[in-house]
Parts: sequence; C-alpha cells; structure tokens
Amino acid sequence: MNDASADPSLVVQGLSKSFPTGGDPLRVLSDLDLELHSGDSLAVVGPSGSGKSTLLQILGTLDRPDSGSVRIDQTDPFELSESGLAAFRNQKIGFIFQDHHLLPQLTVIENVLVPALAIGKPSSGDLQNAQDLLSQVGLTQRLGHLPSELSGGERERVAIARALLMKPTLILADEPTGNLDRSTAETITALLLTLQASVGAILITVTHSETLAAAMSQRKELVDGKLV
Ligand SMILES: Nc1ncnc2c1ncn2[C@@H]1O[C@H](COP(=O)(O)OP(=O)(O)OP(=O)(O)O)[C@@H](O)[C@H]1O
Repeated sequence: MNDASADPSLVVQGLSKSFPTGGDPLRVLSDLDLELHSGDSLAVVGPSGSGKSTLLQILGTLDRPDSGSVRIDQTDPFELSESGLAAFRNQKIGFIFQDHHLLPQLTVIENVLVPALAIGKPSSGDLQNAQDLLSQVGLTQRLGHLPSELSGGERERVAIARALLMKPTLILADEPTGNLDRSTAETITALLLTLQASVGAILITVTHSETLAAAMSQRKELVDGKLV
C-alpha cells in the first residue's frame, strides 16, 4: 500500500511549540519536519518529557503549533474554521489512547459508532462497517456489552475499531499496549497493523515499548525537539 511516488499524505514542516514556564519558555518541538505516505507506520520514541505527546496532540489537531505547518491529504487543518476543523479531525484522524477513552454508558457497538454519531445519525453502511470491524477484532459476541464488562485487551480492541470506523488518513496511538500483558500486547499490535494496512492509513504510535516500536516500519526518536 505504501506508494512513495505519490504525494505524501502527511507533511509536517518547521513545526515548533513552546510552553510558558516561570522563566524562559520551554521549547518542546523545534523546527520539526516529517513526511509519511499512506501505509507507513512510525514509532516515535524518546525519553519522558521529550515532547512525544505534544507532537501527537498537534498532529491530532487537538493543540496548535506556534509556527510551522501540518498538511493532511493536502489540507492544513489549522487554516480551517473551528467547525471545519472538528469535522476534518473526525473524518481524517483516528485516535487510540492507552486508557482507551471509551464512553462507559455506551455499549461496544455504540462506542465504535461514536465518530459517525458525531456527524449525525449513523447510516446502515456505518453500522455494517462497525460490525465488520468488531468481527475483525474478535468481538462479535460482545456488541451489546458495556466497557466495564470487558477486559483491558478487549477495551483496546474496541478503541481500535472506533479509530478505524471513518477510514481515517491518520491513526494516532499513544502507548496503545501500555496497560496490557505481553501476549495481549502482541495480539493488539498485530491487529492494529492489519487494520491499518486494510484502510491504507498512516499509523503513528508513541511508545516506550521496544517491541511495539520494532513492529512499525519506521522508528524515529525525538531529540532536541526534532525527529531523528
Ligand atoms: N500544557 C503544557 N503546559 C506546560 N508545559 C507542558 C504542557 N504540556 C507539556 N508540557 C511540557 O512539555 C514537555 C514535553 O511533554 P510531553 O508530554 O510532550 O512529553 P512526552 O515525551 O510525551 O513524555 P512521556 O513519555 O512522559 O509521556 C514536558 O516537559 C512537559 O512538562
């Protein structure tokens, strides 16, 4: 699926971000560049505090850079209106968090349908897609269950299915296997890569796990605010 000859789906140029402190601002990202194509998977590694989550927040359009640009499918999301940005994020970006962020009062299938619910009533196609994804992650028997009735690994599978529902361009995963035992982590990693390949998305995962990082096609370290 990786087509290096095509225009890259993600182009990041000169990205910088600082946070105010009592004294000099803390420069976390410094003139950072990144280009990825459809089908690429990237592990971002680096010590605690090096800026991995900050980078993921900006790529996910949940925070804005101080300078530099992000283009996803040739669009700079930060040039959109607030409502345009919310719709763009919902359509183009799938998020997977360590603590899954499922809504406790919604069933498994309803949680997967959340990105479609956010833009109106889910279509029959959305419903079919959600059922297919839940089948691919092995949860066909659990559609009507609440997150509290699932194991940690099962909840992470629901989160993966939800992230894939809209067939996003970009999947952002923050320590997706952080809370799981080794064998569950390996299963989840394999599932994530299979589903990412099936939609041709870019996968960027932030992790301290060398096993997860090794499963990605690329590995970059955040050093002095840049990816090397
Ligand atoms: N909203 C904020 N305001 C002030 N400082 C912040 C803010 N967000 C992050 N920082 C600081 O920016 C630096 C980078 O934080 P970030 O969470 O991106 O690191 P990280 O590499 O993800 O770390 P970890 O591996 O521990 O999750 C840290 O020193 C952090 O304290």
